[in-house]
Amino acid sequence: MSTTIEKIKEIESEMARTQKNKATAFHLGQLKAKLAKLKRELLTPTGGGGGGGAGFDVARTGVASVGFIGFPSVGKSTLMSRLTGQHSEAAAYEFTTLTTVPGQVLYNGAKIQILDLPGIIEGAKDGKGRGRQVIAVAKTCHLIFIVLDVNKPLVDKKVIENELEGFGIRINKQPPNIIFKKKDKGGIAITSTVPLTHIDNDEIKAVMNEYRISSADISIRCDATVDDLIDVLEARSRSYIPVVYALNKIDAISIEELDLLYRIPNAVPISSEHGWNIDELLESMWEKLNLRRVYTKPKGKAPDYTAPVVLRANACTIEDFCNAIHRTIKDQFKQAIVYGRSVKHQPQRVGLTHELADEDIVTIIKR
Ligand SMILES: Nc1nc2c(ncn2[C@@H]2O[C@H](COP(=O)(O)OP(=O)(O)OP(=O)(O)O)[C@@H](O)[C@H]2O)c(=O)[nH]1
Ligand SMILES: [K+]
Ligand SMILES: [Mg+2]
Repeated sequence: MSTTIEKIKEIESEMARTQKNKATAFHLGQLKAKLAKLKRELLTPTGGGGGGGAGFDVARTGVASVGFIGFPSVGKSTLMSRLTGQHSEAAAYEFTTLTTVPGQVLYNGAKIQILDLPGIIEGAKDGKGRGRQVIAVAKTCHLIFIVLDVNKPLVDKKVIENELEGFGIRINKQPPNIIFKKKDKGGIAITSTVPLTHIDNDEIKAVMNEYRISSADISIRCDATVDDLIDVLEARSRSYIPVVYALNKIDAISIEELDLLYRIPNAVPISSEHGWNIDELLESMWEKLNLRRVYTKPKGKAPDYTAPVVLRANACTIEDFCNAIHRTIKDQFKQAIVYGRSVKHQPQRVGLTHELADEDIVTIIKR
């Protein structure tokens, strides 16, 4: 009986051998679905499997958390100390950091938790080193800094992305726009609102077959790939997380080399050791976290700009705002008066479900 990892390797090599064409589409679709199921098996902790963040997870504080992922000795801990003032041991030998080291940065009035993590190596997602525990922690963060050494950034970038991808993390990506509805009968009905250039009905049917789904409505609203379809079926084990590439150690390269680095999307060249360009890194962090600062205005008084209530974009209603201040406020809530970008009229009266924008000003009227 071969292990899950061996089965994965077998399927991967069969896929590599199989040319993609009309005749093999069904078979390839089936293989991809098989692969996704095996990978899920690998990631689901069974007993002492250690697939979760066991031993590596820490208490979460602040409104959002940022995890550091990178090869050993790229300068993650040096960056941690630089950003937060929280000392994390840094040294010239690999695997200096052995567990999660939490710290905090206050930015635009928001408390943001920073998690320095041990280095990972190629094969981490398959259980090499303690990579799986490390990536499991990153999977629960709101943002990942992929820290790269500028001396070999592109090769490392590919490897790290591959590790995260293999663990169900989708970076700088939205969930595929596919509406999937399982049904009791009626067969597989596929509709699409755009021309599909990467996938055909045979492949879709092969995937459904592999997942033993005989009836479903599948509405595809983007030029999806087989992998996108599988991501939708495996939605529970997928995390869509923004990434910033921190290209560290720019003090060790020339200006010409630095120019090239600026062409990498979502990348910020820095020197942790010298504190160079850390402001730009923090700005990128803020932008990617997509947080919303909401200022409270007591009735008849000026807004309090010193201490915003900071909300995440997926939980930014008036109700979330109330809950962030105190659990009982919602019970006495009558209405809210809002100034800012989330409303048409300045001010406007709104209810609990209204979604707030960054820098809105809110007065809560109680019953
Ligand atoms: N030249 C240069 N060296 C740096 C910079 N940042 C870190 N280093 C050096 O790189 C080495 C590794 O730094 P660490 O911060 O321990 O790296 P790490 O990624 O946390 O390493 P692990 O915890 O072992 O995975 C140390 O010798 C640092 O002094 C930088 O911006 N420039
Ligand atoms: K190190
Ligand atoms: Mg470290």
